[in-house]
Amino acid sequence: MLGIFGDKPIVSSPLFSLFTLNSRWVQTLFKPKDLFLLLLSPTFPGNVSGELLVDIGSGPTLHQVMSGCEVFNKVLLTDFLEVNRQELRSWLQDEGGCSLDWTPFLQHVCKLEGRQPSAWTEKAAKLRQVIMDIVPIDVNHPQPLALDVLPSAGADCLVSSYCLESVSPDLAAFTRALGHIGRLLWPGGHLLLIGTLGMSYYIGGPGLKIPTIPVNEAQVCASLKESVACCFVISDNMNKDAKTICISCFLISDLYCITVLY
Ligand SMILES: C[S@@+](CC[C@H](N)C(=O)[O-])C[C@H]1O[C@@H](n2cnc3c(N)ncnc32)[C@H](O)[C@@H]1O
Repeated sequence: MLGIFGDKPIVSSPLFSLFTLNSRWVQTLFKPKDLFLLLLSPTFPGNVSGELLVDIGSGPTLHQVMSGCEVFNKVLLTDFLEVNRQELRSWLQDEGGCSLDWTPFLQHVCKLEGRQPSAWTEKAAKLRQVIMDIVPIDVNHPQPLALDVLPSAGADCLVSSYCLESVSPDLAAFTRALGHIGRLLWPGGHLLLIGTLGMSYYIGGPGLKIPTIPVNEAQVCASLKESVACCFVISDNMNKDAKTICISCFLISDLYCITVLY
């Protein structure tokens, strides 16, 4: 049916149907970041969509919102470091001051969405159109964003990519950070997390070791349960009960990709 799945007519029902698929099959088809992008892609049946998407700990990077920009009216980018926010502003202003070339990434995401790679210019324009702001954040603070940044109802969806493990000194801080960012969502909103499992550092560039806390699957699930203080199920089914967090979790090699319905 959709270009993103090649000619395999596999997914015809809601978002979480994909989670019933054998993880080895998923592993062979998708790299973790592709999977993460797919969940927000406009061509994904039952995808997550809405008014406001907030990216937690954007860094200087944009890949994590390249599919979400098609299905959310507004995208808010956030980072702790001004140098990263400045890099994002440079891309947004499109005046040649950006040090990273996002063209291959935009082309790749177009292909994932079943579009021609040449559609990347439209995607870049769309992304520039929907990014509403680039603001400071501190997930270690109980109120991670300045008070007036979000509408009072909160965000429809948060994405966070490789952030929480690398900014939390220990598991307790990781759990607290999850609680802090969870409060930015309205009840029923979605949290899409991708991160590393069992790793104490990764290489962020030549000679750059980024330390991370080596969480495992059970710890991530326990932290989610504790941080939002209500029951949760690991489930293949979309559960719309606001008191139940529905977690679907892919473990792909040493990475996890989790969606949580608050
Ligand atoms: C490993 S990078 C991930 C960047 C990007 N999300 C990605 O997927 O490539 C982690 C980011 O978290 C940011 N960060 C550091 N301390 C933070 C904090 N207390 N709150 C939020 N973000 C923080 C860093 O500046 C960095 O950009």
